[in-house]
Amino acid sequence: MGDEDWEAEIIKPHVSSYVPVFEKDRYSSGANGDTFNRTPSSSSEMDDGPSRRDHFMRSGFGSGRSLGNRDAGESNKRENTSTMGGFGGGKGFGNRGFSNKFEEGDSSGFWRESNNDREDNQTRSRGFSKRGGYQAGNDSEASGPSRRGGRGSFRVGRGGFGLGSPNQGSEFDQDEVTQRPGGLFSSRRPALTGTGNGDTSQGRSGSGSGRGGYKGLNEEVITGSGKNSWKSEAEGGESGDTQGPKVTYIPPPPPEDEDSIFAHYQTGINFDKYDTILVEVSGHDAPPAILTFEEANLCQTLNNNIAKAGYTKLTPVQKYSIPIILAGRDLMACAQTGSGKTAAFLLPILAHMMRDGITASRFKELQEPECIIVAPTRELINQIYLEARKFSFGTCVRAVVIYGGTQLGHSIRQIVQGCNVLCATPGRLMDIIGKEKIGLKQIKYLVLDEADRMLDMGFGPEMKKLISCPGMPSKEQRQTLMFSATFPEEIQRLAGEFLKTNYLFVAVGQVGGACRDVQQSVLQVGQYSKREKLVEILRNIGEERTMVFVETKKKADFIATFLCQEKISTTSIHGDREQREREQALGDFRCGKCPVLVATSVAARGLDIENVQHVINFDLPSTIDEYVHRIGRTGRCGNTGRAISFFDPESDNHLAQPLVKVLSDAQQDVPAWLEEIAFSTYVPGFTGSTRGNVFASVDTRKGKSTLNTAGFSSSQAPNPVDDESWD
Ligand SMILES: Nc1ncnc2c1ncn2[C@@H]1O[C@H](COP(=O)(O)OP(=O)(O)OP(=O)(O)O)[C@@H](O)[C@H]1O
Repeated sequence: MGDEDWEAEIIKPHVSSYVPVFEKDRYSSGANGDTFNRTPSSSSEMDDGPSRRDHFMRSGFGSGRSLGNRDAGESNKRENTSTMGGFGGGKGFGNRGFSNKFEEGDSSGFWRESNNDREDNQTRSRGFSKRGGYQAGNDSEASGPSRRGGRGSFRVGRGGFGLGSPNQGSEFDQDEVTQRPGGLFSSRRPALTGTGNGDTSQGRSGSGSGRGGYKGLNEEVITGSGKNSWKSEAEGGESGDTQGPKVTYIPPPPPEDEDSIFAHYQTGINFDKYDTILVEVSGHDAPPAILTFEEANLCQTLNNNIAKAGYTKLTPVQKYSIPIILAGRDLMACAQTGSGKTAAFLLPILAHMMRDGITASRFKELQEPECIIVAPTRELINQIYLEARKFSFGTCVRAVVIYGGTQLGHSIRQIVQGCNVLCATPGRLMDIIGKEKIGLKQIKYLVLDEADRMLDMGFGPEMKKLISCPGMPSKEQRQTLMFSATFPEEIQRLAGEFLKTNYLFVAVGQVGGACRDVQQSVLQVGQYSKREKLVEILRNIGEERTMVFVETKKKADFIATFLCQEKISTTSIHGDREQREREQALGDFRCGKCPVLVATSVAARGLDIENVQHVINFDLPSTIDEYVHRIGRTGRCGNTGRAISFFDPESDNHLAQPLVKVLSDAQQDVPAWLEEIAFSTYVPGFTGSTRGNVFASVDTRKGKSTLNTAGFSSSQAPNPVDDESWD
């Protein structure tokens, strides 16, 4: 990376991917070797000395108190300049005047950077409520969570935040796309080169939305040719021969020791209650469900792995799906979040592979996997890969994961070593296919996890490309499996293109229904009171792991920064963060180093993190399906969890009706005010019943075309593209 690029980076400050830190001496030694500016502080403007100062600077987080004032920004620049050619820490300095904002000495300064300026003024004038519990000052609340006083107060110095280079945002996407050169993103920025483990930080490509990514509200989305346009790496992306920085991040290899491979968390007290959930199977000649793992008649190695994984009992989706897949049938399965869908498809696929004597062919330039699994986010596909690796442990079946935001060469190296089960995000998959590293002729299993997302307007086109790629066996020749907790009926119809006509449909509980192990509360909180309320809740929560969902990437940074300033150890994950940062953030959250994770919808689906006790919807998502996925990050596998959602009548009324439905179907208290709003915003098609079956909880082939969640499924959302979408 030449000096010119550094210069450009410094001269053109951009919104930081945030991240202050409060832990002393904790920097830049992340798993991958961080690459930030470690210039020692000669003067201690900050009480905590250089390390803390460094963190603040790295994040472009110029606290008025700490860095003082406008000069802080200036000094950042100076210091940054002086370190040019060294580590890449300077990149975040002077982020769009954060320091200037903070010079005003209140936490709200940065907030004015957002599009919600007004909120700040009101929040400040009110100050924090000192009351315990969650109830808002003048906010009405029907079913607030129980109050747990006494555990509040500050949580100082718990090493917050998710590390990484806070300043470099990756191209936003959940899937692919970072740093796609070529004409796609007009505001590409140069990459920061670090040392560390030889990793090179990715440059920031403006805030451009690449293909397959989420795009948040109010975000500077720059696309080359319209919303749905994207260009794959194969078409001149990171690995192509067009200009632009390459993505060089190589994720650290997962631990190889058996204990780590089989590490798992305990099923919860409600695991046995899964047995009472109604299951509906539709389609012809469905094989009977099995009741035990033994009945599945899997090979000994698989059984050993299942035991080592701590699985003793099948979940309902596994009871029904495993025999269906073993029988070679196509399947669309819909089951509540956290109920074991991953194993439901992995185990029978691996069983077949074992039966067929599949062994990984090593070191072939063109690998021909038997199975491809696609999922919409990098973190999720990585998680699925780890599950595949776990269950195939000790077998000759080799699973490989490839996803965007990482070095393409690394993906290729993983593949050429042998690949039977390829776990991939769609963009990277298409690139690798384009590079002829993967042949599709041997594909016997195609799995779409979070299938409704994989088929909606974001990824649908790529999935269609995938199934029409040269060599891809026709749907008659392969087995196609789709899993999700939500399945809007239009998406079900689209899915028909991928599935054999005689596919089976398994619905565990209500399609699109929330997990009953999550205690849901909805609080009426106006946008100006949200931060205050959030802090109040988090102080009451104490150390318990909490995911806070917001609607935009910028807001994720703002809120995370704000919480850190409030001495609540927080990290963030969203698509403007580099992949390395995303993984580090998730790691810090998983291990409890940062018990609060502020996230956009990039983290809404599939992530299985132990001990997430709370989900807070700081902003409600635009669709009820997304709500169901988000709150499903807690209350998993029979464990209980709590979800608190801030409902702003100014912006969330369209969700009132489906929310009432979801709450009542999960046997949660429905606030009277919410019912009133739902009633007053009645949309035709809603049954009016709060306990009846409004979901299209059926196989659409049955013709029962009832509304899905009162007409607000993901693809029917009032404004789906405003959501963090997938284009
Ligand atoms: N039969 C089982 N016994 C014990 N634990 C299980 C069993 N099946 C799955 N699990 C564990 O339950 C957790 C949730 O499983 P998984 O992530 O597959 O859920 P999911 O249904 O895919 O959720 P989501 O809809 O959020 O993607 C995982 O930690 C998994 O290892």
